[in-house]
Amino acid sequence: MTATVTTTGLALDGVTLEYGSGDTLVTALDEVTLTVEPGQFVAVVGPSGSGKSSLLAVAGALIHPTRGRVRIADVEVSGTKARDLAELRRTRIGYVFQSGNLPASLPVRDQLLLVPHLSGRITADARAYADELLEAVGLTAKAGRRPHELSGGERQRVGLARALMNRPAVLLADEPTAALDRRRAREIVALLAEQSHRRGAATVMVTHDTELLDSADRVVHMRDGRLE
Ligand SMILES: Nc1ncnc2c1ncn2[C@@H]1O[C@H](COP(=O)(O)OP(=O)(O)OP(=O)(O)O)[C@@H](O)[C@H]1O
Repeated sequence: MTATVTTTGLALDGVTLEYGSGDTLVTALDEVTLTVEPGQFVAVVGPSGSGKSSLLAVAGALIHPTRGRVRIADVEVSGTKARDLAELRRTRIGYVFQSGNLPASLPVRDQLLLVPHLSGRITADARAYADELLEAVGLTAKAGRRPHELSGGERQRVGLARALMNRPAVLLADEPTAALDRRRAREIVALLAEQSHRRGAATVMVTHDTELLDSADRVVHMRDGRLE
């Protein structure tokens, strides 16, 4: 399989996101401009309510901004139809959740194979790639275990490997260390950085934890919907 070469990972240009209107208007994102190159790992840090989840929702093509432009792997999101956006999310974006979000009944290897399964077919290439990713996150020996037989850190590793299965151009991580102690949190962030570099994904991790930023190529601060 040949990887798609893109010049842009993720580009937000003057992005404003408003919820509600009139007296209830909330400006969750205020003229945000951010470019993340393929393979770059950017940490966005900010307090609760500063707009981090909103940023990820826009960057993941889940919400259209009120104003501004979003480009994901050279696709201009604003002009794209809902069906094509769903395809874009499925094929070009990886998402790491706060606490793994793993279906309880599936063994680790099948958690990864769910990704090609949902795209229609589990090919030999997909099986080989699942094994490569399990090796990369150190879980080869635990490929047959179910989520409840894993530690919190191991579950997050599965979540990361699963997010990489579609060879995403853009990898988004929403407080991926929320459920972990400090040492495990550092390990996951270091692994996220390493995998972003190695696989060429433009990665954004949002966190409120300022002690987890050593591995980031770039740190941007968010306050009241603005990047500082
Ligand atoms: N669906 C919504 N409707 C109205 N306001 C919203 C909605 N979602 C978020 N907001 C508001 O937008 C602002 C940014 O919220 P957001 O969830 O993006 O912040 P956050 O930095 O991710 O916070 P946290 O760390 O607590 O998750 C907040 O003032 C929030 O109350």
